[in-house]
Amino acid sequence: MPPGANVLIVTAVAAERDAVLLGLQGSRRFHVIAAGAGTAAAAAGTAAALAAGSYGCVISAGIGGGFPGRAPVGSLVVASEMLDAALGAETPVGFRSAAELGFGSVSVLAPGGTVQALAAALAAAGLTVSTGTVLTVSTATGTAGTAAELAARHPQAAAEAMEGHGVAVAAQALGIAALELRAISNPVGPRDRAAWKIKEALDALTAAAAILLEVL
Ligand SMILES: O=C(O)c1cccc(C(=O)CC[C@H]2O[C@@H](n3cnc4c(=O)[nH]cnc43)[C@H](O)[C@@H]2O)c1
Repeated sequence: MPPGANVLIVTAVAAERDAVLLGLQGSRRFHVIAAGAGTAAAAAGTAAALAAGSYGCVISAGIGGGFPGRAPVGSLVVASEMLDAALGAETPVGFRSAAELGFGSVSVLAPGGTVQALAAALAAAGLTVSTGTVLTVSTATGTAGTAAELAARHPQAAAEAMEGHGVAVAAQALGIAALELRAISNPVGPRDRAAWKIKEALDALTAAAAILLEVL
């Protein structure tokens, strides 16, 4: 990313946007939008914002589910890859991705150097952070069976959310680097919405946004 370039941050909901803005402390180089939940809203919102401004980097940011043993609740995940885990087809031998079936790409890689630099800076600030694939799903995982299936299909997966791949595809279309940053509010597994630690995750997102100012 060119030094001093503007950065677009795309969240799903207003609470995530406000948590990020709090950490950015009024920096004018970072623009934050809440584009809505899901890949379609994320991609459309990102494309519209990119068409209206000049940016060196786009970040999909928000809360997310963490795979047990990879990303605990309250920790942060910096995506090495934004992967649409839902795009494909059921076949007699199980799910096959659009890439495996030859009708599309399901993955966008994040720039490795920036991923490592951001993860190192977050860790240096005392935050718990991991890197790995962040899956983009259309249906939040709600059973142990689906969690196990996803983990087996994507051994590098650290987290899941609903927007990253859409944001990344919109950025990629314009040749702009994309990142995804998730603060973990819940484990990927049996649904227990009442147990989601949303405040802890939003606080972690605010702390991480302050570090973005140093790294990007
Ligand atoms: O209710 C609230 O106060 C509140 C505050 C901030 C965010 C929310 C959301 O519900 C955000 C929805 C957003 O979260 C992502 N997400 C979080 N956990 C998961 C998950 O386990 N699987 C998939 N997605 C998850 C997702 O990106 C949603 O768009 C509520």
